[in-house]
Amino acid sequence: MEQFQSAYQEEKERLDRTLDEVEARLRELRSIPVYTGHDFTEQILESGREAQRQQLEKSVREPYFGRLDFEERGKEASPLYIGKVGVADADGRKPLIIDWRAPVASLFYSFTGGDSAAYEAPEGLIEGLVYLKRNIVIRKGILERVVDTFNKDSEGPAVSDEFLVYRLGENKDNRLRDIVSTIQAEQDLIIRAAKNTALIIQGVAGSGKTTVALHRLAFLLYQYKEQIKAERMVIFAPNHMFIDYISEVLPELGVGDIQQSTFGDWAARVLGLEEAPTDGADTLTRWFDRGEPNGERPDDEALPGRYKGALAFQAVLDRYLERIESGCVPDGDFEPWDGNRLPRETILQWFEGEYKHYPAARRKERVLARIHRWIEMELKKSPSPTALKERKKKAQQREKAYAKKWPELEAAALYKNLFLTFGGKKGDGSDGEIVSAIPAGIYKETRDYLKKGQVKDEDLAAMLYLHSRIQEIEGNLTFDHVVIDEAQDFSPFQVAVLDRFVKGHSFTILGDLSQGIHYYKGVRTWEEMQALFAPQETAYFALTRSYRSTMEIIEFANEILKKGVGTDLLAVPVFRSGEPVKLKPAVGEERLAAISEALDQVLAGTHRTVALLTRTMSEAEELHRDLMDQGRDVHLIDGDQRQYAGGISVLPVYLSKGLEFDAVLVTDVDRSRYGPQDARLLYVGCTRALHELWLMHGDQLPEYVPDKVSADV
Ligand SMILES: Nc1ncnc2c1ncn2[C@@H]1O[C@H](COP(=O)(O)OP(=O)(O)OP(=O)(O)O)[C@@H](O)[C@H]1O
Repeated sequence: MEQFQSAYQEEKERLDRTLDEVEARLRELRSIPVYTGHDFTEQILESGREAQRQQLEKSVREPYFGRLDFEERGKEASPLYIGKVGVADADGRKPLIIDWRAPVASLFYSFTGGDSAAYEAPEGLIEGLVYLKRNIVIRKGILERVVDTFNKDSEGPAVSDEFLVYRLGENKDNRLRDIVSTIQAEQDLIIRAAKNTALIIQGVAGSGKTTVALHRLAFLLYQYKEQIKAERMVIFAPNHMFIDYISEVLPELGVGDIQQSTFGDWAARVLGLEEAPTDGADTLTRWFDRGEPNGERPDDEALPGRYKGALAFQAVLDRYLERIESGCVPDGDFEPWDGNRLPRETILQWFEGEYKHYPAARRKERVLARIHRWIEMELKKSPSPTALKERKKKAQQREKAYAKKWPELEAAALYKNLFLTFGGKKGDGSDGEIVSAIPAGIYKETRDYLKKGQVKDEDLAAMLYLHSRIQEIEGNLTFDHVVIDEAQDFSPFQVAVLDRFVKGHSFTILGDLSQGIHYYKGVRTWEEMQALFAPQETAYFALTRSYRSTMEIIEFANEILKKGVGTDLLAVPVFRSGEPVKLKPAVGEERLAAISEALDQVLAGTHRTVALLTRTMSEAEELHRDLMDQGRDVHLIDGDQRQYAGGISVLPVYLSKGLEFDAVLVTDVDRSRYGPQDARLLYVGCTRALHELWLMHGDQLPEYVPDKVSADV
């Protein structure tokens, strides 16, 4: 106790000194009049001052969150204070506060006990001893908590989880938060991994994948500030509500301007489509909403999403493009007027020889422009003004007609052509042979909807591929780094296409195969993704510790994984105990009353966010109506939302992916609703809960749901 008080006192004094200094600096900066003139150099200086002002304002509220006493070999031990933003001391020589992304700060995260410690610095490996690792909670400039997670002089465990458990026990509001004060060693490795590597991360539910990806973006921007720009980084997320849910982490880490998009929105922008095709209601209903267990599992090959996401489809497109390109130059010489001709040989030589380094659309443009110039030169040789006039008129018509004979080198048109015209009747001649590599059912289905002018989400990778092959990828469309969240729902072809837009294979690809509920697309193994890159360009990490839920919830969800999904990728809980998982009958006429009662009990606690997860969308709508009729303030989430409001939400379980709630009630957990193929779906639902999980069930629990948890409530 005495030791604790002296630690508190020591930190309080240190905080007062730090705040005095930071405030003095802020006053000084504020005293400089804001520059509003037109001098460019002055403007740059002013924007630098403004950024500093904003950083210092943040520092005044929460200057740092950690302290590490480190003795570098051959030097004196000194306490390092680590914060979200670095601040230099008054003469600018020594850091008063160290940015969490600085090399030395990595020790704060990677140190897990032992007699020596080391970190990688630009000048090489720095070795030394750690004496103290201390977590410090400061809110609005007031010291609230001091917790030592390592003390060389004490007899406690090497590095304790006490502070982490305290943080995880807090209730959550409607936004994901940063975790700078408690990043774990296994997460830090990913955050600080080198830029030009395609990182593939398998992480169990709640292992911090989304959070780690966001911190990695902030790290990359700090570490490679000369090479990369925030506007050239993107995070692909599954839907708009999820983007809203994660939107505060980056600004909180002092990083703005990073693009956040769905793959569909981005693809639509690049391709110039009016709107982004998504997994339409028909797809979602087919897979999730039939109100009965998902029994349908055709062969992978027969699933359009799987086929169109495979590299085999890319190979078909390659052959198709080869054929299109070799058939670009129309048959016959070009005759601007009778008696004059430009031989096809010459045109071919331009298209396939001189301009061969350009993509096809550019080559076509160049060749046509050159033909135009050739016509102008030829016209100059006209013997009389009358002849010139006549020739000019003829040439104009014929030039236009000739250009029309070229294929339209535009992605949407080319894609349509592949299914509607190319190869004539399927299977005819050598073009038909290319087309016949596409499974007949998929070919027909696609042909039918393309005819009606529709495009589906599953076609986007192919269309983007065609686009990137025939058109130049404009500089402003390339990325310095790409994050793909929920990557188990991405196809290898989607990633291969993205790779064409990314410099140096700089990817962070995160997902959880156990949460692959979009069976009709996505990957079955991470090797499918790894195979896209050379071994030295990619690295694989597995996150097995789960930080979101209590031990009780994780153990329960692990049972579902073991029995229902048959995987050994089980989650390891942090030692945080809570309420037992509750199993409550809610069926027939009693159903609504039982759900209401459970909800009342949950709300009697301190939870801020609660979700009721139904099996289908229509059930969510119905339950939402019923609860509204009871006068409750509940929000329905139906997939079209752009914002996540928090509070009490009702949603079908398949829309809950990526989100988390203090308490979760899953309704209608019954063998007739959750079949053997739906274990993943139920797993996703259960792992959304931080502190409390209730399963409202029918007469027969699915065989993979443990029934031996405390049911008395
Ligand atoms: N090191 C950490 N310290 C504190 N909290 C953490 C840490 N890592 C993760 N968390 C918390 O765990 C929760 C889960 O994180 P996140 O949503 O990033 O996980 P995920 O792996 O993307 O989950 P899922 O796949 O289930 O959607 C969040 O509340 C996050 O703040």
